[in-house]
Amino acid sequence: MTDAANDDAARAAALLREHRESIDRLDAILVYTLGERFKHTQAVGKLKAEHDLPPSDPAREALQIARLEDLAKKADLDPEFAKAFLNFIIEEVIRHHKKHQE
Ligand SMILES: C=C(O[C@@H]1C=C(C(=O)O)C=C[C@H]1O)C(=O)O
Repeated sequence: MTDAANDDAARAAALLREHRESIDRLDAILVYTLGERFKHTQAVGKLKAEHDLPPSDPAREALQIARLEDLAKKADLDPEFAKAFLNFIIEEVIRHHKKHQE
């Protein structure tokens, strides 16, 4: 390899490492954020079970989806992806809420 090609490869490796450090940091934020979100939804599930409320609330979900789609557009994230991601989380929350009621 020439010196120029070596320099180029070293620059690419450094950039890759920097991006991966950012990705790891953001993944940790996502996991801690989700953990915190689930603490609140578990508390909501307990309240719903104690007060005989239904596990899911489609009206609230519709508002959340609309809000998230709007936020996603502003954040340069695919709104369809944001919607699918929130629906995936909500599905898991509702599964937990149903368990509270068993
Ligand atoms: C957490 C709740 O329960 C369910 C889960 C939701 C969520 O994860 O955001 C939203 C609405 C409900 O279907 C709630 O009613 O607020």
